[in-house]
Amino acid sequence: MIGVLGAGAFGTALAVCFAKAGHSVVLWGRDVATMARAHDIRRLPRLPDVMLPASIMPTADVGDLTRCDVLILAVPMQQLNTLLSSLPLHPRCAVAACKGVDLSTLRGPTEVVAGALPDSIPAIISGPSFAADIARGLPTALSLGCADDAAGQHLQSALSTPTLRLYRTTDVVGVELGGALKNVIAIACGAAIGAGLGESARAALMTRGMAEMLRLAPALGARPETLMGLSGLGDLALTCASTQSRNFALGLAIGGNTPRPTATTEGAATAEAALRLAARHGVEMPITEVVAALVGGQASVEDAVRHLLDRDLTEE
Ligand SMILES: NC(=O)C1=CN([C@@H]2O[C@H](COP(=O)(O)OP(=O)(O)OC[C@H]3O[C@@H](n4cnc5c(N)ncnc54)[C@H](OP(=O)(O)O)[C@@H]3O)[C@@H](O)[C@H]2O)C=CC1
Ligand SMILES: O=C(CO)COP(=O)(O)O
Repeated sequence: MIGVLGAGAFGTALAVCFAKAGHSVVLWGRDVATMARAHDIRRLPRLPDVMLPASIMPTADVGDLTRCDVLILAVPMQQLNTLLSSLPLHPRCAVAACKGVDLSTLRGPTEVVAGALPDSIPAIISGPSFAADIARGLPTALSLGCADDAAGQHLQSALSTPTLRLYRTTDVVGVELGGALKNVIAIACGAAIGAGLGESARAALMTRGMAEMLRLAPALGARPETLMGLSGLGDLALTCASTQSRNFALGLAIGGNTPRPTATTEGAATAEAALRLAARHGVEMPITEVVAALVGGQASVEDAVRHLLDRDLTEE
């Protein structure tokens, strides 16, 4: 039985995908009234167009998860540690589905999981996938990172479905950072498009953003080829080019000077965390710097453009 913690858009989508593939799924959300209502109306507010199959059990009682040997953790990254430290659970495997870096510790999702659930095998899934696409059963491919390759093989076959194809790697850090850092670049691309800077500027930001990802992630132990896979390049391509992305939408609002959306946007905190990691490892990340300044309101788009274009000319 699979347990999903977090009944937001992604947790709900994954639960629906697993249920359609024949699994029994316990879907846990923190709000008692919302989960009780989901029991009756078979819908959840963050993915309102999607019906919950009968094999999903929506619940707000953590005790219902004790029978699950695999837990999927689908809450925003900055909430993961708080959530896990209050959980009396010991699943065999705990698979994070969050994209980010914990700001207070600069740890990635699996390190947070390992700290809070020391008896569980930590893993991460990440890659190009909008929740709505997964829930509708559209074809999707994701990276599954697990340092324990035997457990990774088990998870790969347990969690792949006829529409969700998982590719396995032991490069957990690469999978985590690919998914986290692409959100920062998506904000930059959104800001460029929102400010009317054009498609060429977007392509430049995506490419030079990828260069930043390829500098920071290997400094932290990732393999460059992981960053060139689903959880790096693949997700960068999706998120930087679609208004469905909440990170891109935040950038659009910043660039277009319109009200900022309130939805979950992992890239804002990740920009800050990435800069701290970059400083620690002596890595240059100029696009990430301007994104942090734009999000924090310390720079305008004009300042950001000037900052990026005035840098010393260099080799590619
Ligand atoms: N949406 C997508 O297309 C994709 C999302 N992801 C990743 O999945 C993660 C979750 O995002 P997503 O589901 O989209 O976000 P949503 O904003 O849709 O949902 C977040 C959910 O987390 C719950 N939550 C927040 N804090 C806590 C907490 N402390 N304890 C328990 N539950 C909590 C919220 O509960 P409440 O409703 O009560 O506030 C909400 O149900 C992110 O890291 C995101 O990057 C990855 C791939 C695709
Ligand atoms: O990570 C995602 C797609 O892979 C979802 O992107 P947003 O969080 O920007 O909506």
